[in-house]
Amino acid sequence: MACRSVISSSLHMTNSMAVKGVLSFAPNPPLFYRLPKAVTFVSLSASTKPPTKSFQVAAVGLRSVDIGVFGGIGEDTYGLFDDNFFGFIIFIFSVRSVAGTTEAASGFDEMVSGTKRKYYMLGGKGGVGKTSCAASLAVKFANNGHPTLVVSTDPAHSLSDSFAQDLTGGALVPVEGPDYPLFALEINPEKSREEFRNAAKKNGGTGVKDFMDGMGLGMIADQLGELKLGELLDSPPPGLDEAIAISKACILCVVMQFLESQEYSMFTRIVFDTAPTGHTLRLLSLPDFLDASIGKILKLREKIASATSAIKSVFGQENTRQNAADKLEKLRERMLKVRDLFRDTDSTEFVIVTIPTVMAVSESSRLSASLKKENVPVKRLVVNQILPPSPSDCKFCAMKRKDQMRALDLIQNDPELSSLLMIQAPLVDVEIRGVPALKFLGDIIWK
Ligand SMILES: Nc1ncnc2c1ncn2[C@@H]1O[C@H](COP(=O)(O)OP(=O)(O)OP(=O)(O)O)[C@@H](O)[C@H]1O
Repeated sequence: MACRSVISSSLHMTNSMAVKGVLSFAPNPPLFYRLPKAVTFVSLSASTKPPTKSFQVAAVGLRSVDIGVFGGIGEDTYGLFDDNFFGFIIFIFSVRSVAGTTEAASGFDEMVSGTKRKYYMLGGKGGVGKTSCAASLAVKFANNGHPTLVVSTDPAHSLSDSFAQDLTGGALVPVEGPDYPLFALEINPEKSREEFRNAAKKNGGTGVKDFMDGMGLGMIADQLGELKLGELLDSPPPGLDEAIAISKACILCVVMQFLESQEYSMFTRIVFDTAPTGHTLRLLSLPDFLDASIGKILKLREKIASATSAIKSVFGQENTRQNAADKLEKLRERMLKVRDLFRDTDSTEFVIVTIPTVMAVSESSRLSASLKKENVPVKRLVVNQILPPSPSDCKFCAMKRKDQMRALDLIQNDPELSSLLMIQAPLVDVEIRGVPALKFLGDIIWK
């Protein structure tokens, strides 16, 4: 059939296009067409003449398969042909979206190459498969010779469930199963906060409030009204936002340890299973926010210190204030290091995970825009849970597939997402739990 070669050569030429061709054949025997490896048809439509009939067939995530779209589907599914049919059929193939080969799409070779440490943060909307993708990537790195650490920064941790091992406790825990060392760490915000409090206690305080008190600022809120200090200041006193931010910084303090501590120096790949979008964005913007807040606190302290001696006496010892100021300065420096790490294209990448629904795609688009704004490098988009091809969809699956195609189409046309490498991951029919299942999923996704 002349059309076959037209389709075949065109499919290799571009990632998104429409192919039209004319086939003339009798439906018996049905025509089968072998698709090039890893070609993904998002939509394929055909019409017949005479009489003019049209139908749409779709197969998402096809890989090196024979598809009996013409004779088979026409006959069985759409009733276009019958035994007495003869004549010409004009097929118009409209290939709206064709993914490149999976190998090229995921670019795992690039992810795995080199022994310099790299950080991968996987994030997206709740429930799309962030943990499964992060854990499967970590297993894949470990099986490829990288001592790997997988870290959960999601307060609702599910790494333990995903690996089917107890990884709780907020410390490094070895994961059993992979060929090379794989460790997991579920950052426990409560425990981190406790450690932070203890650290503050050692220096004579009893928590974040005392940390602020140490700065001579803890009483400000209480005293402001009385002393009318507000009139002396052109910026508002540090309040709840800063206190909360500093306590949240505990998570960032753990990240800082990756940079500084010997305990973590062995790891050449660190994979983060992040919290759903909102949390993660706040976390990523925290270094800048803290930089500004700490700057504000220090500036404020200077102003207060040089106000009046009567006011100075309200705020206690100069030494304590200086100590706290030094600590804040140190914290600020470390935060800035973390910020630089988040933005370093050579060592860090944020992988967005989504599913093919309009809602998830819209959120991913916003996430991508926000990450861009924060200058966090993003290259890859995993579209998880795509229905695998099936020769005969039930009504529910057909509807679902149509929705998924619409969402995939949206990705192709989204200004924030279309430039990312799209990695399509099928919905698999086994529960992704435990190292063997994660290896199975990882071998499909990270090629
Ligand atoms: N490709 C897939 N095929 C089949 N099941 C999957 C796939 N990806 C994820 N799942 C399943 O979907 C569920 C949610 O996955 P997962 O916990 O990885 O999502 P999450 O985005 O990390 O969720 P949360 O936001 O709640 O942390 C799990 O039961 C997981 O096994």
